[in-house]
Amino acid sequence: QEAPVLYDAYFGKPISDKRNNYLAGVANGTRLCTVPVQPCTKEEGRRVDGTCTNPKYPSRGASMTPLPRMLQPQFGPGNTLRPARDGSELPSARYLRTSLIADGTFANHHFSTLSTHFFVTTVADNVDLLYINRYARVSDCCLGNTPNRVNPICIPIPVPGDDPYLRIAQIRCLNLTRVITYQDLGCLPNSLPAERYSVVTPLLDLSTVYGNFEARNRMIRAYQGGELAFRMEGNREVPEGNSVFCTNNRPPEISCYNYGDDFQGNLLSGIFLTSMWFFREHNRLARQLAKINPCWTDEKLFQTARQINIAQYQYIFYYELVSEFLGRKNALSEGIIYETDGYVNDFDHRYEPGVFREYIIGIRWFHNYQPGRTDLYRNGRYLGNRPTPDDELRSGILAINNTEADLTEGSLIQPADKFDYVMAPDLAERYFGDVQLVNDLPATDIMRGRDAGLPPYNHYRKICGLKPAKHWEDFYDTIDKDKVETLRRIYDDVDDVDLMVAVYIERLLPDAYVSPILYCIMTHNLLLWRRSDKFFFEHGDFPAALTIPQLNEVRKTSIARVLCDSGDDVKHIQPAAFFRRSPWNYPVPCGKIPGIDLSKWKDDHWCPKDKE
Ligand code: HEM
Repeated sequence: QEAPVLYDAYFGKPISDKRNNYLAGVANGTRLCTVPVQPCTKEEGRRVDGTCTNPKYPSRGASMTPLPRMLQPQFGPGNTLRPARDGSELPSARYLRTSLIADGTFANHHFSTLSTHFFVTTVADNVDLLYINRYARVSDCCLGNTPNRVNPICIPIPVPGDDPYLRIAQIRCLNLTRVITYQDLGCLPNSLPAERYSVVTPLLDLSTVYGNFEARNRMIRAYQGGELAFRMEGNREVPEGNSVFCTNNRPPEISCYNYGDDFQGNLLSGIFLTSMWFFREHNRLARQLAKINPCWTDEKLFQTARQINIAQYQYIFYYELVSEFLGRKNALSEGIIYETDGYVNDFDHRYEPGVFREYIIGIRWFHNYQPGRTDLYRNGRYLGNRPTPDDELRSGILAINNTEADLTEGSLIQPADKFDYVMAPDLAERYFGDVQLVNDLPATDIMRGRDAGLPPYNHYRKICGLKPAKHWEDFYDTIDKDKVETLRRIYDDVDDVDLMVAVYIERLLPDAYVSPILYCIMTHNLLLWRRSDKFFFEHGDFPAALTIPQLNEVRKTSIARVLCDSGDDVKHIQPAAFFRRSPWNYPVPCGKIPGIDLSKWKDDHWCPKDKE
């Protein structure tokens, strides 16, 4: 193997002598601030570490890639939070939240909870949430019930004295710390804008299952039959179970699964369920391929099973989920999805792989449709529910009392929460469960926009084809009058309004399930992913691409098929499983759900064992 070239993690260029000298003065500077890239080759497929996703920018797409931005950041002096136009502090995010978004639960008429499980798994696949460890258990940001203004990593949320819930407990401060930046690790000086550091590949590449680094990937492979290492837990095929991250497991829960990314993979029940399904899918695909191609090596089986698995995951995300959120017709006209039985060669080497900072903040809006309780069902009978935040970092529950199967059936029957201005109380008041007395997820979402230095809503209106507002009434085109009145009372200036506040309160588009500003942000990001990723499943212009017959097999599958094949004890399912059961979407036996015919991968030529 050729020696890797060291790229600067932040700047994305081969490291210069000057920069090398700078990093020599930083503790672990080379390890933390550079990305080693093996030279890209024409023949290869997608790498686990995300390098060469776009050979023009070989380090982009790797772990530690900075998140691109739709607009330049705006911070206060020294990368502090953006002040209001008059220089004062922006209004309390808790006050904004309780004034604009209520606590409660209404059922979504369309989507099932399965859709929330899948969606949140794509988040864990794209960015790390390691920064929550800065405040989830211990922090000094609210010592003495008072916001700490001295510690620069603290961004506590002040709670007004007349808060509708917290006045009774007299809580005046919500814990929160800033995300981890290149500056924190010493990779960048504070004179440059604070940029977030994430160790997860910012791609749709199932990194929760396969990992973000080759070394980690090697640890979780079986090196036999192309499989990922597995064991049987009762009759369930699962990864090894000795990861250390399940700090919320309670006896007798002992398993904590060795997913490729075992922090992200064990984070929430939606994530550890979905990761489990795609983990099993990998091994099922590898076994089927081995039957069809008995002479294939472990490596060939592994890489092909992984390629098919990621292809079906991307297909399901684009064609079954986000195109429904954006409206199918819209998604088609934007070039997010296509009606074709050919390739869609929209790879464009000018786009750098990554995930927009605005996307990863903006889609926090979907917290709104996340139920705060997760239902368990067995054979159509409701068994009860589990508070969703209590299952964070707690995948040990899956092995106990048939819980994986019961949660899986529950996800098909339970409605997601309605898209509205009402937030499930478990997320609105206690998102770390019993680990902290109180937290407010939409308030945190608003603060994360400020933490990221996102410019105000008005600036995004401009790039998203809406007129920037000069007067409060100018917001009426996207926000109801009563909510604009509330904004007017809380903010001093139309240019102070936070993007994330607008994402939460804009009206939904008539032909989509998202608001205009979120539609614009999601569209930008979904196009970026397609165009910057040479290996996107619909691309045909590289040697390792799927063939046209193979691609059209991938287009036959669905989340329903994945659950039938790799869910725990799924025998009947509604064909559009991200949607609730209904007369048009009635459960059918799994045998009736179409899937991928792997015979299209039969290979009469490639047989190295024969050659040996
Ligand atoms: C539809 C399902 C969900 C979606 C789309 C979603 C989306 C997101 C996104 C995009 C982030 C930001 C990630 C980052 O910047 O690193 C985030 C953070 C977070 N989410 Fe969710 N989420 C979902 C479900 C949940 C659930 C069930 C919980 C459980 C309480 C939860 C709790 C959190 C927490 C605690 C954070 C970090 C808060 C912080 O910034 O400090 N999310 N979520």
